[in-house]
Amino acid sequence: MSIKSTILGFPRMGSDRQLKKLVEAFWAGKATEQELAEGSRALRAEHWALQAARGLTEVPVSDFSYYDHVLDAAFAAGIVPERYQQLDAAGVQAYFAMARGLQDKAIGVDVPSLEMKKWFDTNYHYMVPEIADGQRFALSSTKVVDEYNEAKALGYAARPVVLGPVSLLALSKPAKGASSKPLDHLAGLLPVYVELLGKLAAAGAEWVQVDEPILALDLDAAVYRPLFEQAYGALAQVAGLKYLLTSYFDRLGDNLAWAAALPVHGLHLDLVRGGADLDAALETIPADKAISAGLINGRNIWKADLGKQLAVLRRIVDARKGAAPVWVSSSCSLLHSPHSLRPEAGHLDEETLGWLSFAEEKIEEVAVLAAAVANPGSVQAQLDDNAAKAASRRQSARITRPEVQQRLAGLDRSAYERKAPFAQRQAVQRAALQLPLFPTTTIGSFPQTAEVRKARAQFRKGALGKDEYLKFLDDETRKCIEWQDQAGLDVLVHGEFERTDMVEFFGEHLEGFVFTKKGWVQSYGSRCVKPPVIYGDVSRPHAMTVDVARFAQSCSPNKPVKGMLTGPVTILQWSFVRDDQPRSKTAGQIALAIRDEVVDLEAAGIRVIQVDEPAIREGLPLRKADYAAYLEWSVDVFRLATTGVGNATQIHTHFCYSDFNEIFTAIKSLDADVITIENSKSDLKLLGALEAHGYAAEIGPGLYDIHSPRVPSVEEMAARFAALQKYIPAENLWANPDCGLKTRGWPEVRQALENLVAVAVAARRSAATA
Ligand code: MET
Ligand SMILES: [Zn+2]
Repeated sequence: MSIKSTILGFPRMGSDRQLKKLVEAFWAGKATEQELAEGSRALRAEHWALQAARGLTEVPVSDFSYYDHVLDAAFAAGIVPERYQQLDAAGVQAYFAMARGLQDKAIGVDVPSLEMKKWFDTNYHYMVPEIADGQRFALSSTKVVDEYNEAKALGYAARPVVLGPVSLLALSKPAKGASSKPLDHLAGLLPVYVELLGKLAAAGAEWVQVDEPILALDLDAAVYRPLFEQAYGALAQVAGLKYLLTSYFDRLGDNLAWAAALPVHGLHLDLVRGGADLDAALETIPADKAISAGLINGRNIWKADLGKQLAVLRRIVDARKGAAPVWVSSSCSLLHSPHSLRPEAGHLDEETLGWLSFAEEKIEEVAVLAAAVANPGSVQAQLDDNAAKAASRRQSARITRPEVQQRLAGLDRSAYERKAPFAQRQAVQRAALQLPLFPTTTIGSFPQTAEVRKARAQFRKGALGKDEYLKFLDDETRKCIEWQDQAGLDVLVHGEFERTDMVEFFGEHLEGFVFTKKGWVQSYGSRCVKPPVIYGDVSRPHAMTVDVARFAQSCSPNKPVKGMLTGPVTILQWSFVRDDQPRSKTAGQIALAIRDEVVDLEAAGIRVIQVDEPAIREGLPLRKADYAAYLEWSVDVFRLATTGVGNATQIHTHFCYSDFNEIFTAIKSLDADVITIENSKSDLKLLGALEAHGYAAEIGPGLYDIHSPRVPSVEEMAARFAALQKYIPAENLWANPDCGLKTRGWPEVRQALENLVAVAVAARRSAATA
């Protein structure tokens, strides 16, 4: 029997982040549009070649993107908001302006980017399209067709990937002032899809993968079923194409029954996260429809248990009795996996290497599974090797630390409580800290300049000695603190120059983590992160930030400097986490390590300590039925990390990247003294939550977006600040940016923060005269 082997998508960046370098060179004016296009084409060709070489019988195309696939889909459908229309609307300038904003005095353009949002519960971010009343749609890009032709010309069996029309609209938001909802516009959008798919059919495509990831969410069938029927009814009119309808990241659940009846030719099942669907799927999916079995986890880095997955695959194959094709695939796109394990040989030890599988290796796993069914016995050696590696991991003595397990198990409730309620703490902290009304602060990081990166790289290579490097960091910190002091900021930060990344830094100091050399995954646009791998019980062998914090505070005799830590949920969420114990338990172990650090910082004289939890929202399960359990343990571990201090120590936390309204109640129960929270990009959506739920502690909603190089004016931030004062009592309101400043340059940071201080100073003045 022949069985197709494929994946839903491949990482875009390249083995050495070539795409990042290309795109950034283009932005900097150092590469032409032509060079960007050519470099990208070469990268795609390389990626298809390696997929074919490792045994895939069909490769996905148009999973590639310069920036983001949702932006691509919107752009292709002509969903370009008014403010970008002054640019060449079909060109790359408008595309990148939507992605990252554009401030160019020479051409008189100053436009912010689209809003950025987490892609489901991953650490990838997409750009949120805006749909206006009377929105017009027009096929504006042939990217999908071009890339299909490219792959076809190279001789690959290629399957174009498009974001489905219902998900595209469901992931969009109404343009400012619009009274219609994006989904109201489905009928207008569908002709664009029909036209595009017609072109694909004409180019010779057979199967098209239509991603409708919203099918993994709780959907009201009365609303969504008709929309899907309308959409796929229209797509079915395109002669000659077959559609593989995909969703991933969770079970289809209730949506399965009607999704299986849509006029498509195959359904993809995420059998890693949605395995609960399988029985129902085998009963419900009509016998003439293909099943794409997502058996290899696209989101984690552990080797698959091939024996177990093979049993699942055999069950599907047997149940289908050869009526319709069964494919072996990844659970979701491999966008969320690092590229290849090859650079790790010689970097990671042999034992650990044997436990891991990145995108290239996952492709081999897919191919092995397919071969094991198509040609039993042909891959016995690979299956045996897989089983041996799994056994090595189960038995390794490096994984378990009994003292950590016991400490976590032995805690009582007092380990999760501050010593007094907020109101009492606030009074003590006010007396101790003596901050002005509307205190100003930043979120932690300052520009990671070329100089900072160079010094770090040289230190890592051994070209710069440890003492010299530490001296360099001290100098940067001192300059940064002096600048903040002069600029009139009230609560200072050390700038985080010693950190590449807010999770990596802590992982490097903790036991139970390993680091890859090139295990990059795309976070947004050209930005990649290299998540640590948590393989064993976590513990803190020594203090991690105390020296730096003590030094930083010594540079600022009069103003408090914040100790800066990353919270347990975020460390968990932005790492590749072991899959052999519940995530909550791993998070509890990290919380204990952070708790010890918080207590040590306090003992070193640090009076304000920020524990960042930007990822707390993204960890929320996709299905509402699973929310409560997650929120309970994630609030618990944050409290475990932060409640070891006395009442005078002010605990801050910080959130960004998401809409927090849904979890606002949980945020309140974190019991932090101050929260700083991203706000400026989502048009003060936060205010709705404040109005609905109230907020008794101190809060600093971000006054400007830090993802874009544009400098916010005093007027712009003052207007936001004034709006906030209607909802937050003046004595609880802070002024700060949306997030850390490490991706920005100093010139824009200086101007933006001076403007921000001016806003707070003016507000203090008006409060004094009111
Ligand atoms: C993504 S949240 C970042 C918080 C961190 N303290 C910083 O300022 O960079
Ligand atoms: Zn942030």
